[in-house]
Amino acid sequence: MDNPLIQVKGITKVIGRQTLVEEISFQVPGGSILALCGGNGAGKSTVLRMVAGILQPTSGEITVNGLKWKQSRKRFSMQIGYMPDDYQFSHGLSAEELLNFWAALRRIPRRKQRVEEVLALVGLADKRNSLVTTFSKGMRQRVLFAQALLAKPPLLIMDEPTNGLDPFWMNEFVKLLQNIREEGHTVLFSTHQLEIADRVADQIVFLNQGKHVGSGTTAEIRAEFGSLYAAFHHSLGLG
Ligand SMILES: Nc1ncnc2c1ncn2[C@@H]1O[C@H](COP(=O)(O)OP(=O)(O)OP(=O)(O)O)[C@@H](O)[C@H]1O
Repeated sequence: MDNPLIQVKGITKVIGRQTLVEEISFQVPGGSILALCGGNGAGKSTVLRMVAGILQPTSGEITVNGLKWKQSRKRFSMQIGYMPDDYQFSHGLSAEELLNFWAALRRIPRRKQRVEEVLALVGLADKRNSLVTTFSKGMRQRVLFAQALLAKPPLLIMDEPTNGLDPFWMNEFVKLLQNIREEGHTVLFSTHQLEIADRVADQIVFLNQGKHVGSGTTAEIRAEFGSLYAAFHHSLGLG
């Protein structure tokens, strides 16, 4: 693959005596979507945090847009919009205030206008003045999605982005990702919902207990196994 936007080479994370993930490698071409799939505790969040530069690998190497975190932290971080799966909204702020706050921290140009745009993109324009602490899980996910989009980063990293979304918003999310890809952005996301990966990803990496247990393009996987479900079962040694 020529000049992939993300290059992950043999990353391992050890904390104490526990190996969280071991020797994970993959590449993501610019303008495409890769889904990390696996069950609870598979190591998805750990891999995403390492690619986002939040956590450093014990060994192995990560390059994003030709940059390594250690060599250029600021420029590396500017390549990435990160949507966490565990954000605690404790501020007494409205959706608009919170997004304005994040936009100010990141020195987003034409801040007010960009906040308007992302609120509309995630369907929260009419809830802009409501406190985020009163939002449902799915609405909170959409606020987090909006903040990841604020700076229009080349790379979006999203941890379980569809958790809590109802079928309508699941569908909207798929469309949003497709639009984002069309605009040339690259997306790396984790999910345990194979249906979402199947609908939107170009490439899949299956993780289980911290290990890479299978991967391919969605087309290759469908051709070989019939479905993502069959491939996932196969990767777990179940059939
Ligand atoms: N800071 C930490 N210290 C020790 N162990 C950790 C730490 N963070 C994660 N783990 C462990 O690493 C393993 C992988 O966790 P991770 O959160 O990456 O999995 P995941 O695939 O995202 O799971 P889920 O779908 O449940 O969110 C789990 O066994 C978890 O308990």
